[in-house]
Amino acid sequence: MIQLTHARKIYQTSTGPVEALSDVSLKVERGEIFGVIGYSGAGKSTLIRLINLLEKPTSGNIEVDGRVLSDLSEKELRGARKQIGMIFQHFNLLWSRTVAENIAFPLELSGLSREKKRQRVDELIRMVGLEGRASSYPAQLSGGQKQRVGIARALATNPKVLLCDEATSALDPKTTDSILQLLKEINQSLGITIVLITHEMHVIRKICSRVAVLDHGTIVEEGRSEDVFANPQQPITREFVGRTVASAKDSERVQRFRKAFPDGKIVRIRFDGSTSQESALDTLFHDQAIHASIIESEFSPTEIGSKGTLILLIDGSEDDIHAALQSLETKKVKAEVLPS
Ligand SMILES: Nc1ncnc2c1ncn2[C@@H]1O[C@H](COP(=O)(O)OP(=O)(O)OP(=O)(O)O)[C@@H](O)[C@H]1O
Repeated sequence: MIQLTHARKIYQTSTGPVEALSDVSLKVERGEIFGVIGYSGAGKSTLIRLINLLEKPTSGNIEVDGRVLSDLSEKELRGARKQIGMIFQHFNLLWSRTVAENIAFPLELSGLSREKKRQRVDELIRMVGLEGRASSYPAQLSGGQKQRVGIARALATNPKVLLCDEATSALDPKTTDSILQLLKEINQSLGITIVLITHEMHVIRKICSRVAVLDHGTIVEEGRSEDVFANPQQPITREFVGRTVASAKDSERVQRFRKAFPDGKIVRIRFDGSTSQESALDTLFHDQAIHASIIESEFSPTEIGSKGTLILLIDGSEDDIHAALQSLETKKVKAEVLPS
């Protein structure tokens, strides 16, 4: 469905050439969900811009749905782009338009009758689970609902490919899962090919059948997601996999705490060795408006002081807890409320 052959992209800038992609060859099969993972600056957005035909490679070939990009005229390119839908990290919705108007936007030049457009929008609203929200404005929606509008809009013209550019990076873990689930359902029901770029391995693991790891403009590892996850070959891939395992363990722990302490906020405080624990904890434990107790602590000595984490259960009103955590910040102590 999508094939890149020795694709290279060099941007000319005032400070000299920047090689965003060095030599990328990759093949995405029709109907699969393919993930590209990489750190910021690895070249992910450039890769996406080559696939959606917004950018031409400096050398090499891009083929989408049997058409070689360099063979197409400008007019043919515009037509080919319609076969590709795209969703973004920050949704890119029109804020002054309703949900239905946002979804109808790509249909404006389609030549469909008003009635046919309305039917199509209704169908898309049902498909993404936004029944009853057609007249809402984006500002009235949660992040997950905004991304659902983005997905419906991207699918409006029946594209063959859906490109997802860090589509869940602005969402909390629960909402991320529900959006990934929706993408999976859409992939299965419509047979649409999905290419997803992300810096989060759990996103890949959740829905991608295959993954490519991009580093400094080169694909350093590629394979079935489960194989790459189970047996990462490159140090950078191990880093991505390691972070996922750590965060899964983290969330299991939080769930355990939550079960044992259903009331109050669970707060993690990190000490980097350079700040005084006594002074920070004094602030919390002598704050009359809240009640703090220690659930777990883990410290190790360093050259400059003791470094580690403290998990606390804090009872009190939302405002009082917020004020207490703010006063910690003035002491340069990092505190975060763990998700419930
Ligand atoms: N239009 C441009 N002009 C000049 N340099 C660019 C341009 N777009 C990207 N680059 C450079 O190319 C390299 C790859 O950037 P790209 O945005 O593709 O990476 P990325 O993996 O998507 O990172 P991020 O997630 O931060 O956007 C970076 O060094 C970037 O500064």
